[in-house]
Amino acid sequence: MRIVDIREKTVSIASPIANAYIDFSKMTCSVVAVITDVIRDGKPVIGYGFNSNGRYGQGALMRDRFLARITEADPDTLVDHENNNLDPFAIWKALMTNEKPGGHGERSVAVGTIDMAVWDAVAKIEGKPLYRLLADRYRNGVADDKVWVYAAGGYYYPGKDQTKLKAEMQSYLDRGYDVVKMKIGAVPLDEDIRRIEAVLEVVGDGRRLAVDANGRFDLETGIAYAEAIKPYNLFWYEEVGDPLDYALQAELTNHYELPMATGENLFSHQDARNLLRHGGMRPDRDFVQFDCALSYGLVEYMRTLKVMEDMGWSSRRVVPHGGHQMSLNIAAGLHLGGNESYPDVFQPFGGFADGIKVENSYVGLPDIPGVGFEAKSALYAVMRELGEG
Ligand SMILES: O=C([O-])CC(=O)C(=O)O
Ligand SMILES: [Mg+2]
Repeated sequence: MRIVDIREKTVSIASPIANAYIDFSKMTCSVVAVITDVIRDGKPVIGYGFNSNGRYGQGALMRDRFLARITEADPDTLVDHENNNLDPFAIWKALMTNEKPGGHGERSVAVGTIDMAVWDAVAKIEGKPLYRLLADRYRNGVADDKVWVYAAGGYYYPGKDQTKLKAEMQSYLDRGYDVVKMKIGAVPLDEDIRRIEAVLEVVGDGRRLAVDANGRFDLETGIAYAEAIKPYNLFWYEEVGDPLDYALQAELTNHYELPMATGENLFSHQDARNLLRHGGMRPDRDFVQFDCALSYGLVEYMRTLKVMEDMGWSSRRVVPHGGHQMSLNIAAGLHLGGNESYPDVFQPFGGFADGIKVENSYVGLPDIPGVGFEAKSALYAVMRELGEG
C-alpha cells in the first residue's frame, strides 16, 4: 500500500467581501489530491483536502519541500500495519522532517491541507465516514450524529446597506440557523452599532448574534466596543485584538464578562497552549476556534485537544473556524461544541453536503466513506479534476 502521487493546485476563492483586516479580492486556496494504489469499487482511492479561507494557496511550500518528503519516503514507513491502512501520524512525521520548532506561520497551512487529504484517504480505505472512524478509534465508538452550526457572514461589501445585511441574516434564519455572525471593526463604532442593531431587528435576541473583529482592535478600541455591545448580551465577541496578544485578551476579561472567542489564527498546539496559559480565556463560557486546515491538520489537532484536556477545558468549548467538512467530521467524531458554516461565502469550499438541511442549527453528515466531499457536487467537481484529470 502506498501513496503513488500527490497533486496540488491553487484555486481562486476571490470575492469583493471584506472583514476589518483584509478584503478577499485576491484570495486563493490550495486543493490537494493524495493518490493511492489501494483499489475500492474498481478505482484507486484518492484523498482530497483544501485549506481554509484567509491564508491563500500554499502550492509553493508544498512543491518546494513537503510533497517530496512523502513521495520519496520508504512507503512501508507510512503504513499503519495494525489497521492495514496509511498512517497519518507517520506521514505527518515525514512531512515535518528537518523542520525546526516554532515559527508556525503558513507551513502549518501546507501541512494541514495535505493532512486533510491523507485522512480522507484513510477513511475511504477503511470504508467509513471520517467521523465514524475517529469515534471508533478515539472515542469508544461514540459519535455525535449531528453538529451544532452557526451561519457566518455579515461581511462588508461595496454598496451593502442595512437592508441587504438584514436580508442576508434573514436568509440564514430561513435556512435553519439559530445563530448568525457578522463582521465589525472596519467602520467607526457608532456605524457598527447601527449595523448590529439592524441585525438584532432580524434575529430578535443578542444571544443569536456573534460579532467578529478579525484581530483589528488595540486594547482601547477593544474595550470601547466591549462597553458598547455589552447591553446586547451577544453570543460571542470574536478575535478582538491581535491573535498573539495574549495580554490584551487577558485584560479584556476585566472589561467584558460575556463570552468571547478566538484562536482561528493560532497554528500549533504550542500556540493554543500559550493562549490558554496567558490569554485569560474562561473555560466556563469562552470558545476557541482552532482550525485544523490552517494548523498542521488533524494529527496536530489531536495534540491541541490533549492540551485543552490537560488544562481543564472541555472539547465542547471548541467551535472551529473555517466552515468546512473536515472540521464537521472532527466535531462529530471527537465531540467538539460545533462548527462554523459559510452558507454563502467561499463557495464551493464553504458549506456542507448537498441536500442535508440545517435544522434548529444542527446539521448531519453524509453516510459515505471519507470526509464527504463526494456529497458536495460543486466542490467534488474541482477536486476530481485534480485527482482524476
Ligand atoms: O473573515 C475571515 O477571515 C473569516 C473569519 O474570521 C471567520 O470566519 O471567523
Ligand atoms: Mg473570525
